[in-house]
Amino acid sequence: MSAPLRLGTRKSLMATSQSRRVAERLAQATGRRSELVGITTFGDVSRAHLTQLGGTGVFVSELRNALIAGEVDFAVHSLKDLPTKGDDRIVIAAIPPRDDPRDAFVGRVPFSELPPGARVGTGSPRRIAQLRMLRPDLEYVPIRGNADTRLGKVTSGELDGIVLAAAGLGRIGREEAIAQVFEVEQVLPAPGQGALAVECRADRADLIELLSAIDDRATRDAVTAERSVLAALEAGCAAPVGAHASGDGNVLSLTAAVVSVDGRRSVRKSVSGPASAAMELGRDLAAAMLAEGAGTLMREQVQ
Ligand SMILES: NCc1[nH]cc(CCC(=O)O)c1CC(=O)O
Repeated sequence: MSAPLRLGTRKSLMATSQSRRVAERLAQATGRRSELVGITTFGDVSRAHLTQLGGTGVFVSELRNALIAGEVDFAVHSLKDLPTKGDDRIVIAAIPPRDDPRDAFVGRVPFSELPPGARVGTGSPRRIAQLRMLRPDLEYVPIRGNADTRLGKVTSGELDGIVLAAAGLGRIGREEAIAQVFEVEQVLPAPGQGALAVECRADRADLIELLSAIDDRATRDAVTAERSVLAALEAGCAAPVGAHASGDGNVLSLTAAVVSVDGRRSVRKSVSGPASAAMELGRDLAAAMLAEGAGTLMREQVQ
């Protein structure tokens, strides 16, 4: 029997539970076992507000360094945390089937029933902008920290609610805390939300072949289109950009939006096309959005 593969993961509960699930899926599909190797990333230790951390990929670079150094064989990331710019030495060898891509509200009452002035915590400009569009009468409070810390602010009464990814809540076993799930038409998720990326070194042909057993074509097409919008807008993970694609394997439907932080203006567009041209679909949609002023809206955000 061959030695277990070393799976690099962040150490949070969310990260280890999603990494464990990937390991199980891989074992089921190929018979190969993996052991988790916990790695601390800059995003986990920095006290700075996430949107102020320099650039994207704060959760990613240490895992990639461990891959390049040969300390781990493969790594699992939340796909939405991956910068759109890749690293030549690394490939996304698999994208497993996506979990729920939607955002969810945790509170004592549903988001739609909150009284005016209620305090809602989220650190994401994308969420704040879209939530303001739905409920301009609420107060949005920037927060960060892991999901447990955030959930604690609702339990303690410091906040009336918080907004998190439904997939993340599911992975930490806190799905029951959800008081309302936002349909993608209401709050467009972050590109890649709910999906995972399994990375390994580009020179490990053996592993690339093995990991392909847990790749899901439909998810890969959808997130390719979503991330292509983000790349073409030259936006990072902190930009108020939402994108969601879904399809039947042949035709892909993609919607993307850029929303001003005050929630008053947005550029939103949808398109359908062949799943085989996912990248071009996203790029062309972004070009159409830029032509309608999406760039100006994003720059206002940066200040
Ligand atoms: N930026 C942090 C992050 N990265 C991935 C998830 C959730 C799981 C996912 O979207 O796959 C979260 C937390 C959140 O947005 O609530």
